[in-house]
Amino acid sequence: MDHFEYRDGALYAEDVAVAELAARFGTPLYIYSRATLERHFRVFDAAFGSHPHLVCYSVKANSNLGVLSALARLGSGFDIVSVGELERVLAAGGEPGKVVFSGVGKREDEMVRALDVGIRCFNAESEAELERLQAVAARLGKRAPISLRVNPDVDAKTHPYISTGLKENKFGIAIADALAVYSRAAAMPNLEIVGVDCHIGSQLTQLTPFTDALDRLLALIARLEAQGIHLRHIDLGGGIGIRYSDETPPHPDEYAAAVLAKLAELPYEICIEPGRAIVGNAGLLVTRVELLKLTADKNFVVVDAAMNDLIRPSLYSAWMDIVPVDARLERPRRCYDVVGPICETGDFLGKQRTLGVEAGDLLAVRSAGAYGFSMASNYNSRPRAAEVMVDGEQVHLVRERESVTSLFAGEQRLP
Ligand SMILES: Cc1ncc(COP(=O)(O)O)c(C=O)c1O
Ligand SMILES: N[C@@H](CCCC[NH3+])C(=O)O
Repeated sequence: MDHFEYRDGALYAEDVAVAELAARFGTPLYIYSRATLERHFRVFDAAFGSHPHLVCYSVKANSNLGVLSALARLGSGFDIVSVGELERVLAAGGEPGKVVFSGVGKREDEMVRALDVGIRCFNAESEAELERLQAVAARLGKRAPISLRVNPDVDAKTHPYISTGLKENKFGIAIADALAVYSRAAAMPNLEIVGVDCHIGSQLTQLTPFTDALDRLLALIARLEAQGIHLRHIDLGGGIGIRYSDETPPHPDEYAAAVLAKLAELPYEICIEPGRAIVGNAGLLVTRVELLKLTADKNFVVVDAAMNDLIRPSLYSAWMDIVPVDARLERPRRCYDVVGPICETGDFLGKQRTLGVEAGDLLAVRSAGAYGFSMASNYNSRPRAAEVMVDGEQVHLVRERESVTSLFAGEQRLP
């Protein structure tokens, strides 16, 4: 459920007409709903009830300061993968003590900054990383809190590009090697083992891969305990899917119930790192139809948003719903590919969509809150879109549209 609904045929974002926002801020435009965002966070937070837990929103899904600050106010933790994301979280008012740091290639300067501000945990993905972190922490006279990101080798049953928990993926430490690596970490004086972590993929629509992964983590934890290595938390990563068309992903309540059933009375705090499930359906991308191109073989709607604004359809062949902003307009309906102006055959937002549109009309791509703006680029020297957050009748411009000249601000002509 989201707060983007039709009222008398006109699409609204909470209490504001989408057409009004497009007129005021131009297109392409990302529109977020604060009510949806906050509701999604609260549903996750409430699902774990009184069991100790921390929801660490995965910043990569949407790192806008408006989004981060709204979540920080609700007490969210954050899953980051770079010092850039860390600085965003801090600027948004997030608590460093609720930050977990994932990623296979953390640089030394990133480790230094994270240790300085006192993050909650480094999710370490290799022995080489542990050695580097040990050296950095020793130099600073600190102890770095760590979890090992283990790779439980379960099939997440999602798109191969967004599946991360298989042996052949670059992520994590093979679960068969985890005991040995934990023992080595335990012997490093400037590391403090606090947990275990996994993340098996994104846009998961079934529960079983999560529960299979948890079973494997619990078996590992039992062996660690037997060796005198005690953990405080289990981080299950993110990955719960959303409904783009007819998917039926597990509800956070079902997910939490399945996790808590396995933990029974075990004392571990649960961390989760949802990104898409919190912000995906809290956002729309609005675009204007530039022109129609009708040919003998195919019809195209050429819009002013492109793969640089929203790359998911091009990159993963992801299907995202495209709807008219004004459903009252009477237009001839045709089957179209909805494409952008970029010079790539892969530049499309949707293929074979039956739409009634004319030049100048507005379309909205639904469920674009996650991995939309955060994956946007300036390809073809296109400025990135503006982002607005709607809150009831209020509208906050949470990021201005880039100016064309700002795109080459740091560049130099040769003498
Ligand atoms: C380590 C880690 N945690 C959390 C996430 C968030 O995933 P999702 O947006 O699917 O919940 C990702 C991205 O897949 C990730 O790589
Ligand atoms: N960017 C991907 C998800 C990958 C998540 C990163 N681990 C998507 O849009 O579906």
